Amino acid sequence: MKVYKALTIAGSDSGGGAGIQADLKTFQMLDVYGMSALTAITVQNTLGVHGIYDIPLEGIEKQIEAVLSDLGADAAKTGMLSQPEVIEMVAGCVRRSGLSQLVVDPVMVAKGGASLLAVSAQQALRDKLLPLAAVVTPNIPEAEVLTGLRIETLDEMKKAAALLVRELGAGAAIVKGGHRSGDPTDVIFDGESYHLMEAERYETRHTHGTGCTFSAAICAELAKGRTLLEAAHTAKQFITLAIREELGIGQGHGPTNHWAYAREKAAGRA
Ligand SMILES: Nc1ncnc2c1ncn2[C@@H]1O[C@H](COP(=O)(O)OP(=O)(O)O)[C@@H](O)[C@H]1O
Ligand SMILES: Cc1ncc(COP(=O)(O)O)c(N)n1
Repeated sequence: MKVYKALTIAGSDSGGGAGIQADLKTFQMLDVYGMSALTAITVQNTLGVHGIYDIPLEGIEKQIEAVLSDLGADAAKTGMLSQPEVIEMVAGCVRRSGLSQLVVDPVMVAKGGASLLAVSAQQALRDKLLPLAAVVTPNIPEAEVLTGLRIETLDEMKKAAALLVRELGAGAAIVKGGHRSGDPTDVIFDGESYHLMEAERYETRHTHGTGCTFSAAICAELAKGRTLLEAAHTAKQFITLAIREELGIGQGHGPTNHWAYAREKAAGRA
């Protein structure tokens, strides 16, 4: 049996709903072997981020090199990168390793409002990492920062997705609609055409880690050799079920249910 491998370069969420923990759970549930390079330790639970401890740059780089030089990765994703020098170093590692299946989730702010990326790092993200991305997956506020556009309508989401590809150099872009009112439709631009991914909106406060989980699912599917559109559609199903089957734990914004997709699939419903 071939073992597919995915690497996440992201921050730790002690609460287990977002960051590295969400990524590894998602990889596992999609039958992909998960590996991680930790960029920062957040002191976090469903009530918010209570502290951030950045990992020294050298320590992050050594984790990436240790994983890639021995195990190798079929795909990788980035999440919380925290500082501009981390972005530059990660871009260098990706270029040197020739890794082509890179999912960039441009994490900037946690749902509770804590900043997970220095403002001084936004430029590095745009200039250094986006051109290396097979796909970038911003939510609407992140897409606004990266493109400088104001985004409210589906048409504006399409414009932003096209700009991320045509002007900023990403291979493809998925602008996520979770932050709009109404149905959480996501817009994909793959360099040639637009695709809409529609789903029902569930009224719940348990959406902690939705972006991390969604991008990790794309990464896992790309690692298995799926096309971008196939990977995106599986990821959309994965996150929609994870939100629908909420666990209801924690006093604040709780995690999603990383088991839901596999259970529905085993029952022949996904
Ligand atoms: N309440 C919800 N019901 C159903 N899908 C949602 C809901 N909120 C977000 N999503 C979906 O979850 C995924 C992550 O989106 P979003 O929450 O916008 O990302 P982020 O966590 O980066 O802010 C997207 O596919 C989005 O459409
Ligand atoms: C370590 C870490 N990374 C990322 C997020 C963003 O979470 P979300 O997916 O809800 O935007 C987070 N809260 N913590």
